[in-house]
Amino acid sequence: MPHKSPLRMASLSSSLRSFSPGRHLLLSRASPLSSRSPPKRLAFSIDFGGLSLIGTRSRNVGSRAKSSMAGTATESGEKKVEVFDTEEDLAVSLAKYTADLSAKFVEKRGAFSVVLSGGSLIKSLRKLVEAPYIDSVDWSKWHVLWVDERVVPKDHDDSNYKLAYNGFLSQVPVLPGNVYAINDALSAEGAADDYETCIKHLVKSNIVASSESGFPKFDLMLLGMGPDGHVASLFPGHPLVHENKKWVAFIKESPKPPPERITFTFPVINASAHIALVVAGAGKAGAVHAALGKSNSPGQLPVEMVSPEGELTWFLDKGAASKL
Ligand SMILES: O=C(O)[C@H](O)[C@@H](O)[C@H](O)[C@H](O)COP(=O)(O)O
Repeated sequence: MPHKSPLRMASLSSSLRSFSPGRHLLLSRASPLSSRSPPKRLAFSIDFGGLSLIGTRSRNVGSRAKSSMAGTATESGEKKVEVFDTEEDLAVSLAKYTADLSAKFVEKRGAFSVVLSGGSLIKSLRKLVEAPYIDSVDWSKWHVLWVDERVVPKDHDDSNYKLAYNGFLSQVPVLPGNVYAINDALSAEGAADDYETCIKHLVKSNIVASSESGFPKFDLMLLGMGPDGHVASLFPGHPLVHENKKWVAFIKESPKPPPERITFTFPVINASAHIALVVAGAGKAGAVHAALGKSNSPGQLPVEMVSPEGELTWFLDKGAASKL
C-alpha cells in the first residue's frame, strides 16, 4: 500500500461504498463498439519539426493551421493536433489513444498513472467503458488522480470525483484503492497540501514516475479547456499560473464556480509524459485559435503554457477547430 494517509483511506471507503462490480460486465456484453468502424480522420496528416496536424477537413485548412502553428512547436516534446468531424469520432479516437498508452506503460513499468479533469472530458471518455477496451485494458494497473478538484463533499454535484465516478470510474474495474480523491474534510489549503503529500507517496513507491526536474511525471494527463483558455484551475491573469514550487495549489476565488478548488501547477502538468488536450465545441474555437493559430497577443492564455516534457496531442472536433 503506497499511501495510507486519511486522504487515501477517505477515497477508498467512499469509492467502495458505491462501487458496483457487476455493472461493467453488463456494459461490456451490451456494447456494439467492437464492430464499429474507426473514426473519420487521417484525411490528411502533415508532420514538420516535431509538430503534426492530422485532420478530416480540407487540405487548405490543414496547411493554414500547419503554418500558423509553427511558432507554437516546442523543443521539449512532440505536439500533434487531431481534428475530428464529430465529437463521437473524437471520443472513439481518444479511447484508443488512452488504451494504447495504458498498454505501453503497464508493460514498461507495471502501472499506469492517469490524471483526469472535470467538465466535458468525462463524457469524451465514454468509449473506454465499452468493448473492446472494457476487456482489453488492464484496469487493475490504473492509478487515477485529478488535475483539479472543487473543494466540496464527494457526493456534491460540483465534485469532479462524483462526475468521474458516475460517468466513468464506476463502469470500469479500476481498483477503488487506486483512485486518489482529495480529502473533502479539509480546507482548500489543507486539501492541496494533503494531495501533494499523497502524490509524494506515489512517487516514492514508483507508482508515479519522477521527472528530472524533480516533479512527478504522470503517464497521461487528460486535460479539458474552458472557453477562456483555462486548464485545470489555472485561470487567465491569476498569479497561480506562475507558481513554480508547489505541486498542488489552492484557489479560493475561482472565476468559474465553485470558488474553492485545488489544482496541479504548471511544472507538474508540464512534467507529464503525455498530455491530451480534449476540446469540443465552437464556443472554444477562439481559445483554440489563440493557442494554435496566429495570435496578436501570444502567451496570454493558460492553455498556451501547456508544454509537456513528453507528447502533447490536441483532440479537437470540427467546431473547436473552426477558427484554425
Ligand atoms: O474543475 C473544473 O472546472 C475542470 O477540471 C476544468 O479545468 C475543466 O477541464 C475545464 O473548465 C473545461 O470544462 P468543460 O470541458 O466542461 O468546458
